[in-house]
Amino acid sequence: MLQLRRTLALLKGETGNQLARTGSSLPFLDSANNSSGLVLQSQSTDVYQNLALEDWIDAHVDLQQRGILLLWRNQPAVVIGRHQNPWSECNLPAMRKMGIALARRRSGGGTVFHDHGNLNLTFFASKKAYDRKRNLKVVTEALRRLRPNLDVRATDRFDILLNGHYKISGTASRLSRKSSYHHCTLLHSADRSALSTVLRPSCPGILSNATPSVPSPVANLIDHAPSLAWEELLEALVQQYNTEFGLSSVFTLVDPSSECVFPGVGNISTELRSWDWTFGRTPKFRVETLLELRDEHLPARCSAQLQMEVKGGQVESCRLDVPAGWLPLWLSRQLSDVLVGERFCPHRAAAAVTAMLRAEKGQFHSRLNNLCEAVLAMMG
Ligand SMILES: Nc1ncnc2c1ncn2[C@@H]1O[C@H](COP(=O)(O)OC(=O)CCCC[C@@H]2CCSS2)[C@@H](O)[C@H]1O
Repeated sequence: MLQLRRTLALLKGETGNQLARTGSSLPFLDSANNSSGLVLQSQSTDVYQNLALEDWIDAHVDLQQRGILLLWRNQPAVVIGRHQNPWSECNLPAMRKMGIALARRRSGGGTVFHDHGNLNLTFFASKKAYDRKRNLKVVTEALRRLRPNLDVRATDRFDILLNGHYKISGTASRLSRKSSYHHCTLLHSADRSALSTVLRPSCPGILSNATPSVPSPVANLIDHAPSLAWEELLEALVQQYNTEFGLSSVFTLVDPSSECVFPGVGNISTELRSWDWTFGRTPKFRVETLLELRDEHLPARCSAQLQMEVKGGQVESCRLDVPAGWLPLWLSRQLSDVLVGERFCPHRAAAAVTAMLRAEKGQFHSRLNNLCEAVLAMMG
């Protein structure tokens, strides 16, 4: 209870005296005083809860006189930018198999992989005080102080590179009318093999105006500083944040699923978790690809041309050009018609074509089945 009251008070920026009146005594300063600061560490490793917490703070905390640094880690997840296409950015079948979550964040930019070996830092500030260079300086200076031999530098696109070549941190940000947040990753000991498995397209032939990611060779800090422990890293980052901004921040653990501290945060994470947000918000796209057709009785290879338009995650139009000798035109048209209006999602599309497949009992059943399988596999 005391912890709850303490967190609420910190977020509201109450003064030390006010806190004293509530029975708690904390070594923190008034929010009106420019030396007040707050460092929060999330107790959750759920990517949707943590992204929801970011949104909640951005929307509800007065950031005009204060900065907040939020530190968080996630269970394995792929996080795409607001204007990205998940089917072209990540390997959805592999992610399903590996139990890796997909999340769309509200900030722009490219796709990154998170796991327990990746730290996320969110710098909240007023729009006026928004300064990504300075925030990244906190990270590079902390690393230099910990390991003076590490060659870590921020680039013009706000990545942090190790030895001038390996990316250890990527940046994205969101500016609102009065507030801002800049968040970045920091690769300490992430699973690089999982990272490269999942950051590949699911679906060939996607054409769209969605933001493409900028792939780079990546490295983990522990590959170059094997003894660098988490606690040491976190402590150095907090210390450097205070030094850079002249603060003496209070450090507090927060639970982003707490409705008492963050009223309404559950609704935000429910929205972030939904299909409509993660997939449905994908900018309109086209798919133009060849589908290989199989028939065990026909040795010659054959292919169909697929053209599809997807808007809001739903198939808006579909055209399948299948050689007439392989499948009658009316059957491929029927398949296209069934897919229109469905989600661009193999499970939903599979359910939609089942009835049609059941009805087709004739000689073309097996070929229609193969065509359906090829279309579903293309959806990732
Ligand atoms: N965790 C992590 N850290 C650094 N670089 C990564 C990571 N995962 C993948 N990558 C590399 O970056 C590119 C994409 O680079 P690109 O520049 O396109 O995108 C980014 O960097 C976005 C960073 C978003 C940070 C947010 C902070 C909290 S929620 S997510 C990818 O193809 C990989 O090569």
